[in-house]
Amino acid sequence: TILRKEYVHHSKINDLRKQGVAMPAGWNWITGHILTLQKRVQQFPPDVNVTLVMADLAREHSDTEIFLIDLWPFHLPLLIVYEPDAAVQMTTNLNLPKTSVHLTMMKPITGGENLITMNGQEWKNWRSLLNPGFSTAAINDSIPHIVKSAKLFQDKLKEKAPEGIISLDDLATRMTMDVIMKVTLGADIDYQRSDNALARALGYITKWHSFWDPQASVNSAIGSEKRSGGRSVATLAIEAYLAENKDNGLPQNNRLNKDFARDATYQIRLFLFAGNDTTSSTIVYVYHLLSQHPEALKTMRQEHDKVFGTNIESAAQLLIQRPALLSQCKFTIAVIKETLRLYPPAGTMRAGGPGVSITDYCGNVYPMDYVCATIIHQAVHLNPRVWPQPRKFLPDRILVNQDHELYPYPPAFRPFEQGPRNCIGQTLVWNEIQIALILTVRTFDITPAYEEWDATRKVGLLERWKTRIMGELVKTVHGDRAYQTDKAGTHPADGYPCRVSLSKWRSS
Ligand code: HEM
Repeated sequence: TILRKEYVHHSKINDLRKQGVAMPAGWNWITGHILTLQKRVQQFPPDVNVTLVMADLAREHSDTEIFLIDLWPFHLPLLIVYEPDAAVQMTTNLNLPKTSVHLTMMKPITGGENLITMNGQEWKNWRSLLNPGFSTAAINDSIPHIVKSAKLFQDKLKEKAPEGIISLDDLATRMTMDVIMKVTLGADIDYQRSDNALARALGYITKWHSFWDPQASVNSAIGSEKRSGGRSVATLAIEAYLAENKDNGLPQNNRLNKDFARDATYQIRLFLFAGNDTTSSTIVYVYHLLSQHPEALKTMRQEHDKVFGTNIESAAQLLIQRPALLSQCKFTIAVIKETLRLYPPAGTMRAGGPGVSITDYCGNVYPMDYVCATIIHQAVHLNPRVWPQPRKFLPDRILVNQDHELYPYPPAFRPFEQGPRNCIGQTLVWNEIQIALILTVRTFDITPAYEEWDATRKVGLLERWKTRIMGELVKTVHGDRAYQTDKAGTHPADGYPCRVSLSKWRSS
């Protein structure tokens, strides 16, 4: 029956091919595009994020900006989409459901169905229960905690600077873990100064779990932590649940409905995962881009002086007293947005169904009866039809008026996705990244140290053999050594080895 299944599958793909659906050259009846993709992957570093390979393939399909890739039996047949308006059809107009692959991929991390994987009414109910925890008001209440964690991040950078090459990714991820644990569970884990079993477990899982690896299946466990102060996402969700079920005879005290309590842990595990690596990678990439663009670094420092005063030490207190000052940091926001354009850490995949189709900018129709579709942010964000000078870091794009040629086409900028299933954590992300930058950008100079790191790194026996047989491993993507890896949240390669020194920035 496996042969029959294979025949039926490939017949369907062949039908789509005959209908004119674009696909990479090299498709065949037995292996689909597996060998084509395999050949491509070999031109990239071994730990590259597959989305970068897809983005590269995408450049060959600029006449449609949508193409089909057939990786059966490893993956559902997939339309790769980097056409901004087709992305809007998928996420906003049709709001296509999530696929069954989502649960398979997320279960090792979350334990069960969660906001990312759910559909229909179930998703709606949970989203409305969880929205209050991520509202502007709730996140504003968390600002003192975010400031505290960002100050520790500052201390850690100072402490580590004399040690030589350090991993910025590790320090930033510890900070974001402290923040997400506080915001979701109300727990003070102090992960920047001490070990924590849950944080460590999550780190292991995300290290070994790849969203493109169909075999990935690791188990995780949620521990209990000491809690203090604040009303966490968990508390607010439970309150919302009790309020909603007031008249349903459900217990109104500590004895919560058992199913609800179990399902809530899946959601919380999702937050610990979704809210951690994505945010820390973005912080590291901001520093990476600033290290290559000293003029942008200078403008950002000047902006922080202007908004928070030239006494760097007083910024933390001011942030707590007047969080609204964050919105005055227009250039800082522009740099973060431009970073998220060039290094987007996520994406979306949606299911098709009977009668479902999307249309590209030339009017070609893609039936989705049999295939699902994924929006590759790395490709949409570099789409040369809608982004002038797409590979250039130009924060001004975000600041120019609508009639300027650099002004972004809104559907083409989608790091948090768009439509009802967009990211719930955006307010937290903006506060956290800005605060981390405001408390560190004027104090430190951070420069990547890949060359030094590569030269001094111990090479294992296995790697030496591999190099002997296959030649020198590819280490960059489009010249970038800090390419996005397949470690969840697209962490920068090798944890971003860098040197940190105290900045000579003297306020003007
Ligand atoms: C730079 C940081 C982040 C980026 C770029 C980002 C991006 C995204 C994207 C693209 C989606 C859509 C995923 C899909 O359709 O499968 C998403 C959804 C989601 N994100 Fe984030 N995210 C970030 C941080 C966070 C944080 C801090 C949290 C909070 C804990 C969070 C929680 C979620 C959740 C729960 C969803 C599912 C929403 C739903 O379907 O209703 N994310 N995010």
